[in-house]
Amino acid sequence: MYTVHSISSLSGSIQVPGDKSISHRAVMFGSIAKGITEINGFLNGEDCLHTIKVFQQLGVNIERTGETSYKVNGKGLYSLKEPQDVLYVGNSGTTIRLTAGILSGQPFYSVLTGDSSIIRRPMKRVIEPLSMMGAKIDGKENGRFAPLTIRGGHLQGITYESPVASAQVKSAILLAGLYADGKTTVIEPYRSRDHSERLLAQFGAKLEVQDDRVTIFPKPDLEAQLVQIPGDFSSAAYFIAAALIVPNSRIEIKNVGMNETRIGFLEVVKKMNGKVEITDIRSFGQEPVANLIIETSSLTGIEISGEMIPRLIDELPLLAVLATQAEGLTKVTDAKELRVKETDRIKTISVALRNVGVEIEELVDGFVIKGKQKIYGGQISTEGDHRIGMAMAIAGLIAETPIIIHQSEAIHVSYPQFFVDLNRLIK
Ligand SMILES: O=C(O)C1=C[C@@H](OP(=O)(O)O)[C@@H](O)[C@H](O)C1
Ligand SMILES: C=C(OP(=O)(O)O)C(=O)O
Repeated sequence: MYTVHSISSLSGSIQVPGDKSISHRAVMFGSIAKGITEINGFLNGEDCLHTIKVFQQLGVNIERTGETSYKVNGKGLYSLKEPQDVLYVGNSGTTIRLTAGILSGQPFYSVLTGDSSIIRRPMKRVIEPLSMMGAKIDGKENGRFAPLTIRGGHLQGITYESPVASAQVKSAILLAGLYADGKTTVIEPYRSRDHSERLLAQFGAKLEVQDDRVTIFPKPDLEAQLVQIPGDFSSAAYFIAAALIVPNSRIEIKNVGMNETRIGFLEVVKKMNGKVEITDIRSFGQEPVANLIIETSSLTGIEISGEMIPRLIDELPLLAVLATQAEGLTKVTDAKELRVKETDRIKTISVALRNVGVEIEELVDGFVIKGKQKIYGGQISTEGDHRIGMAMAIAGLIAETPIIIHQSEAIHVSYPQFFVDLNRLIK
């Protein structure tokens, strides 16, 4: 449980921890590359620590060399060993789906499962294409859910038109494509985050990226790399929102990942009249980073849908909080993917906001909020969803009475130091 009180201003400078998506991928790609991959700026959140454990169980030597540094001793695409036990991914959708792609290319038997949230999230979206490639892969309820059983082996390249814009589906297929005969192409309705494409290219994979599709060609081996991970934009988003809505605030966030497939929230905030200055744009390997300066702003409502949704999918619960402080209507549609995340995020954020006195209309594929509204405060539960916990903590900073967050430990999944960093900005 954690109690958040309202505050009068935010100031100072912080750095958010490493990007979760890239941290997972650095460990996975390093594990199947040849040589020693050095990772700096790794996110020591529970999800990414599960990825490390899974690849250790698959026989990879992974060593912590500093606070956020690891060495992964990869021995090549075919060096993984049959695990002695079930592979447990905890709460991490990225771990289970991407690892399923890699395991589809391995000539052995493995079982992937996770916590009570993971075993309710849809897995057919990866089982279907990986089966088409030749993997023997199945799951509970006719392949709909984990636990997944995988007997991998020789794969054929496919061209797959994914019904959802999902980086996890795309990445699982591309990783299996490394083990396939011939090329593998994934076509998406909208472009999802492209960290896999960028990092695979850095590891020496042969890829072709077009507007709506990515093609990967099989390769004898990937080469180990030095991976410098930028700060996670999705984590930075909580402080961006906080500085916009808490009076008399001005903060700086350093080394934030600025990959355009990830920063839809920043574009939306700017359209809402949010004052955000982007400085010192540079690169960490294949990924752009920058520093951000954010000031208290008078926000206006916004309507978002379509191609924007995958670029801010994880920030939508936070956008709901922001919308309560924006003048006029905010409407989100085309976001039914929110219903199959750690929780049904349309429902969880609606329940949490109503508990603290906010009116929100739930849509099948989004929500509508009329601003500005007072946030009265009260008790909420994260329902085990880290993003709901952090979004509601930001609401607590401007609530009339404290917001008491139950199951706040869920936040450790992506940001164990969240409250430490937040408290640093409170003067
Ligand atoms: O590939 C990734 O690292 C992720 C992709 C997204 O999920 P989907 O692929 O299910 O959209 C996102 O919500 C998740 O937090 C991380
Ligand atoms: C959806 C998320 O992660 P995952 O799918 O990896 O569990 C998230 O971090 O918001």
